[in-house]
This record gives sequence, structure tokens and C-alpha cells, in this order.
Amino acid sequence: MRIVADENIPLLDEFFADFGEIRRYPGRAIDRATLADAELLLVRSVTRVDRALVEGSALRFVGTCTIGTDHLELDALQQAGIGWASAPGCNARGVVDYVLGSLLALAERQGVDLAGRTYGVVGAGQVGARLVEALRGLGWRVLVCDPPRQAAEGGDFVDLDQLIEVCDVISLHTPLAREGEHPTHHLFDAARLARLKTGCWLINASRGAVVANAALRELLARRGDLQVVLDVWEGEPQVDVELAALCQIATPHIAGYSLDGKLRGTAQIYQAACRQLGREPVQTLDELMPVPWLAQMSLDAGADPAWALTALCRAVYDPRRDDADFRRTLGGDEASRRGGFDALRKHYPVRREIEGLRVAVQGESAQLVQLVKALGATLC
Ligand SMILES: NC(=O)C1=CN([C@@H]2O[C@H](COP(=O)(O)OP(=O)(O)OC[C@H]3O[C@@H](n4cnc5c(N)ncnc54)[C@H](O)[C@@H]3O)[C@@H](O)[C@H]2O)C=CC1
Ligand SMILES: O=C(O)C(=O)[C@H](O)COP(=O)(O)O
Repeated sequence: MRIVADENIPLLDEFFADFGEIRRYPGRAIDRATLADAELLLVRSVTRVDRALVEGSALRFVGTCTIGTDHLELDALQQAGIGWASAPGCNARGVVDYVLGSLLALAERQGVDLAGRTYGVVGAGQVGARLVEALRGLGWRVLVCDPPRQAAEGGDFVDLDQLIEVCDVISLHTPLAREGEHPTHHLFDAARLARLKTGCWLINASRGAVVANAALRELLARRGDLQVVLDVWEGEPQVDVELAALCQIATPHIAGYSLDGKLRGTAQIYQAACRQLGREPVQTLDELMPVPWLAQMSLDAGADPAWALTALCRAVYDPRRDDADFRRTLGGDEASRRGGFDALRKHYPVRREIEGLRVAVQGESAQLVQLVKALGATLC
């Protein structure tokens, strides 16, 4: 069997060498010619898998080692009788770590108390629900907007306009949907953006086009009170440089780039490919997941919880480094910026998730124990 794969998918040989010959390409370069007679296509988010690519091909299965599926034309796959799978939740924890790290950075710069703010989470699926759990676990006030879940489950949700009216911090975690009952393309358009509260923080680590980027740029030029964190960009790898300059934190679509998340993505697609192609899975991720460089920390029960929050989150990840690396790429011409965007992602440093960190609390402190649990670290 011929396999075509994005060269940035880790552990390809470990999981797929037994399936057949693997041909690797930059994800953006995968086209009809590179596909040739491949039966298995393994992609990440940068390969547009549309009708023109798949119709009449030999493909039997397409796996995207990502959560998002907006780069797949699912109707075309279905009509061509090609199986497909994504990797739900694979890097959700990494995105939560990114949001927490961004909140800490903004709080430090603005001199505000995170506990006193009202948080709004838009989209409460794999990422958003984990984020809500963490924020509520920290004892913070959180409103959630998720119309599809609200319709299916009822319960404790608010509508988007109410959330915008009330929240001091808004974090976006919807898929990108241009059509359907709950479209999210430009969900935050000029009109909604204009209604953001004074001093509001807006975080987008979902897909660039969930926020109208030009409208956001124009608004930020007028309203210095707003603080914005963008990990994703309309039209990436092209980035609106003026918009990036107006953001507090700007990163090249790496919110979910924990090593754990990437490896899990490959493993989930391996499992799905085995099911689709009738193969018995033989490889497991456990034996391939490296041990974290920082495995354990110990907090004294007398530690200030606000200090402990920062210490634990930053021990694992601090998005300010990604922001600094990204800004250094924004000075050149468009071609070099696009190259810089992809290069930062291709050569991303090892980053682990907070779930892999064991934390001991020495002595009695219910508050610290709760903090460790809320962050998702493992209490030991
Ligand atoms: N920046 C990054 O590195 C990453 C970005 N993502 C993006 O984040 C998105 C969300 O990821 P997951 O939580 O895993 O997806 P998910 O599918 O588990 O959850 C999405 C949630 O959004 C809700 N939703 C759909 N339309 C909505 C609307 N109009 N308003 C409010 N809520 C709506 C759904 O009901 C669902 O609960 C992905 O689709 C992907 O595009 C995911 C991982 C990493
Ligand atoms: O899983 C998703 O969805 C994401 O957004 C991934 O973090 C995207 O990573 P790449 O596919 O762009 O490497």
C-alpha cells in the first residue's frame, strides 16, 4: 500500500511502516501529482483535502492528525467512498495550557487579579469544556456559550450577546463552520467586536476566520483598552502584520503544539486506519511517549496560591516565548513571513502538558490541593 503523509506528522514509521511505503511531503505541497496511486493519506491542518484532490484517486482512507476538520471536504470524501477520521481531543490540553499561560501574561502586564474577572468560553467541546473545568476549579466565574450543546442538552449556557455584554475575558473554541445551523465564520464580526466591554481580553485559539481579522485590526487601532491574544489568523500562513503588532500575544498556530498532543494525534489516526482497513492494531503510544523533562514538583503548604498558579503553569509552558519567536519573523517580506510561520511550527521546541506533571503538597493546604487539581496536574 502506498501512503502519502505530511512530513510534520511525528512517529510515522513507528505507526505506519507496516502498512506500506510512506512518501513524505510538506503538507502544503500535497496535490494530485504527489498523491498518484496512494491509498492512505495522512495530513495535518495545512493540506486542503477537497474534491479536486480525492475524486478519481486510489484513496481508501484519509486521516487528519488534528482536532479541526475544516480543511477536509467531507461531502467529497463521502461521495468518493473514502473513509476518514480526525483525532478528537488529541491536543485539547495543550490549548488549555496556552490559554492559561496567556491569562497569566496579560494579568502580569495589566496588573489585574485574574480571580476578579468574569470569563466567557465560546464553544465548550473538547477544548472549551476542559478550559471551563479548569477556570471553575480555580474558583473563577465562567459563562459558557455553546448553542449546539444547549439545543441538545439544555442546561447552564448563555447566548453569545449576553456573554459579550458581561465577560471581561472571552476565549474562542468553536470549529470553523461556514454553513449549517451554527456557522462560526466571522462569528466575531465588526458589530460583535464593537460590543466588547471596556478592557476586555479576547483570545482566539480556534481558527483565524472565526474572528473578522480586518475588523479586529481597525477596532484595536481605535481602542487601546482591548487586549487580544491570537494564535490563529485568517489566511495563514499569511498574517496581518499590523494586526499582530496590535496583539498582546501573537503566535503561529501553535496553541495545541504539545508533544503529547501531536503524538496522540498520530496514534488516534493509526487506530482509526486499522479499523477502516481491517488491520489488528499492534503499536501503542505508551511505549513511544517520552518521559517529561520535568516530572515532579513539590509545593510547601504555606505557598501563596497566586504564586503557585504561576509557578506551575510556567514550569510547563509560557506562550511569551512563542510570541517573541513569532514577532522576529514578522519584519521581512511576505514570502519570508510565510516561511517563518511554517518554520516555527516545523521546528517547534518540545513542550509537554501540565497533566504529565506530578505535584506534591507538603503539609495541609486544601486550597493548594484544589489549585493543583484545577490545573490538571497530577497530585501525588
Ligand atoms: N490553535 C490550535 O492549535 C488548535 C485549534 N483547534 C481548533 O479548536 C476547535 C475546537 O476544538 P474542540 O473543542 O476539540 O472541538 P469540539 O468539536 O470538541 O468542540 C467544539 C464545540 O463548539 C461548539 N460550537 C459549534 N458551533 C458553535 C457556535 N456557533 N457557537 C458556540 N459554540 C459552537 C460545539 O457544539 C462544540 O461543543 C477545533 O475545531 C479547531 O479548529 C483545536 C486544537 C488546536
Ligand atoms: O488540531 C487542530 O485542529 C489544530 O489546530 C492543530 O494544532 C493544527 O496543527 P497543524 O495541523 O497545523 O500542524
